[in-house]
Amino acid sequence: MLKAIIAPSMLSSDFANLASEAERMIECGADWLHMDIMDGHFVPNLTIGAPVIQSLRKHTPAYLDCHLMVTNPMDHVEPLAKAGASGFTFHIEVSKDNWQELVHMIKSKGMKPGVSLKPGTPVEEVFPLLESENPVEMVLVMTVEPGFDGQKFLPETLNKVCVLRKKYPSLDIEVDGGLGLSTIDAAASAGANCIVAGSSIFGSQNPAYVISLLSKIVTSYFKVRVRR
Ligand SMILES: O=C(CO)[C@H](O)[C@H](O)COP(=O)(O)O
Ligand SMILES: [Fe+2]
Repeated sequence: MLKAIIAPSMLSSDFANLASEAERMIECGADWLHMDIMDGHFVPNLTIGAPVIQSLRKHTPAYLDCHLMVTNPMDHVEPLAKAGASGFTFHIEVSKDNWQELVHMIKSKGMKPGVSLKPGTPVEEVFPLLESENPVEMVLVMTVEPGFDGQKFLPETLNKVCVLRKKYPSLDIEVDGGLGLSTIDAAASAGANCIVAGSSIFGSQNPAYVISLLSKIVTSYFKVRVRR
């Protein structure tokens, strides 16, 4: 059964008060906390890593949805598992040769494995990872170029969501970048059920309202698709 998941991106939070920001988001109804891990190499921005996840884990039992925008995801599996990460989503662009080993390691450490695609990466590149004997459990379709929050949503990326939803009706499909009340209909109707949103939630005077509306809209499209 598909579930609507709303995951505020903590990249848009006040990093100096990460624990209280995380608590605030959970109180506002967030399902997951999305943690953007950037190495300054795969993307031109540098954020956090396992030490910060470890510190945050001491303050919250929440699902920590880690999005690895790094050149060497393998190096982060063990440290992030020890730190208390819940989901580990790597990018296919840097994992073409070792995704099988990566997925195996991520699962063996008790994390949920996901694969992400940049806007220019064809969706077919993740089919083998979904059809393998040891498949990934989520696909994260980037709806902006990875690296920064607050960017403009790229609607053409939703073709990939449509293709994935048609082929894999019960797959967790996450979208990330430029999602908010003005773009959620497009993403949800294409078939996304996990919604990452940074600036639209943290920039709102009423984040609980935004989270609950995003969730309601995603759920409403589950019913539309069943009727089609
Ligand atoms: O992965 C990301 C950027 O690479 C972030 O998760 C994303 O940009 C969220 O921020 P916003 O909703 O403001 O676009
Ligand atoms: Fe992200």
